[in-house]
Amino acid sequence: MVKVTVAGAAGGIGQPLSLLLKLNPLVTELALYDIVNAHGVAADLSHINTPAVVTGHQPSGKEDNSAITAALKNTDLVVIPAGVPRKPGMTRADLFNINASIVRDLVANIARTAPNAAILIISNPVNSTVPIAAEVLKKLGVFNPRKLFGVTTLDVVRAETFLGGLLDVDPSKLRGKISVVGGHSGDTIVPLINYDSEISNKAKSRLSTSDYEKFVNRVQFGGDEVVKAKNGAGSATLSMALAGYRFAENILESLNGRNQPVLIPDSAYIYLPGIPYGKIFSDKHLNGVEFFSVPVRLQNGRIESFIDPFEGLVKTDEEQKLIEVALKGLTGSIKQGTEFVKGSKL
Ligand SMILES: NC(=O)C1=CN([C@@H]2O[C@H](COP(=O)(O)OP(=O)(O)OC[C@H]3O[C@@H](n4cnc5c(N)ncnc54)[C@H](O)[C@@H]3O)[C@@H](O)[C@H]2O)C=CC1
Ligand SMILES: O=C([O-])CC(=O)C(=O)O
Repeated sequence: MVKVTVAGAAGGIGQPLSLLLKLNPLVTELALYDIVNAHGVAADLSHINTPAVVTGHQPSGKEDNSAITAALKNTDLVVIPAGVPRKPGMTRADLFNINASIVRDLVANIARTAPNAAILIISNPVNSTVPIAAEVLKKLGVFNPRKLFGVTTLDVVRAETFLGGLLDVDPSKLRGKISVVGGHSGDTIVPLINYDSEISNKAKSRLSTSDYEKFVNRVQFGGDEVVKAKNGAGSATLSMALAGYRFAENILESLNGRNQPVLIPDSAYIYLPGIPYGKIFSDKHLNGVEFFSVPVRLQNGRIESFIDPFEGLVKTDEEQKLIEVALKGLTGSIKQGTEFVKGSKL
């Protein structure tokens, strides 16, 4: 029996993500929560002939907590794509003012109703919303760092797609053979493409320095590409639904006792001090940064361990420099999230 809750289920990401979750036979209950149209989306998906029972939950007003409580009760996994997306000219950080309190309040409800659930945060700015979630869980005394994940899988999906195009290989075959670490915005996003010798040699023979730099830049600013193309109608939704589902599926498979199918698993933005980790990364590089996206090995819906990027994934000086830039960029965003909760009443 696995219950999954989607908070923000009626949105651009929430709807296709909920569809994909409904198709997964491991899900027995799918609870859809949103402040609008939750019942409509639930009724629609409930007609699909798969085992998951779909329920819709929408509050009747600001003070009504019964809908979120019912959506979260006995849930194993909560996926959060609730919040506003970017418009052209905005950075992800510009979303902080609205999304910070949405994530804070949703996570406070999770802490009270489903403290053992795994939590996947999609809402931007991920670099700050995950520290917000961690701080809320800490304040309410139920923080389990092994169960809190910032969803950065879209960066991995983009890296696979863009590199596949450049190297003329099927991008789906790159899964596990390249990775993305760091954060989820601009130069905090760091693709690592040199640990698999076959891919690395191919990239070295096919890509000029400028091709490589353009590839890195496209992965780092892939989100802007979509925001620009949608021209005011939001940001990535369909590719994000796929990416969010891919990570949720990793969790579901691990709950079912199955291992991830690749040697280097997908990354997620996590609270590093909560999990025993590689000495090289901690001693030489982190410099006080506590949240970073790294490949995570999952077991029973939680992080069993993570892969220290400096133990075999980072292979070139360029990649090492990109990580240093990412670490600098993350410090302020993490602090902003943490401070926000310190000043909040829960
Ligand atoms: N982590 C990542 O890689 C990515 C993150 N995103 C982020 O995901 C978020 C959602 O994006 P879209 O689905 O395109 O936006 P959207 O506006 O289409 O959908 C958001 C949904 O959240 C709901 N919502 C708002 N406040 C809520 C609350 N308090 N409780 C429950 N639901 C609430 C809205 O009613 C709406 O249905 C944005 O913050 C966006 O920046 C988008 C793409 C990639
Ligand atoms: O760019 C945005 O605002 C949405 C996002 O996080 C992405 O597409 O990577």
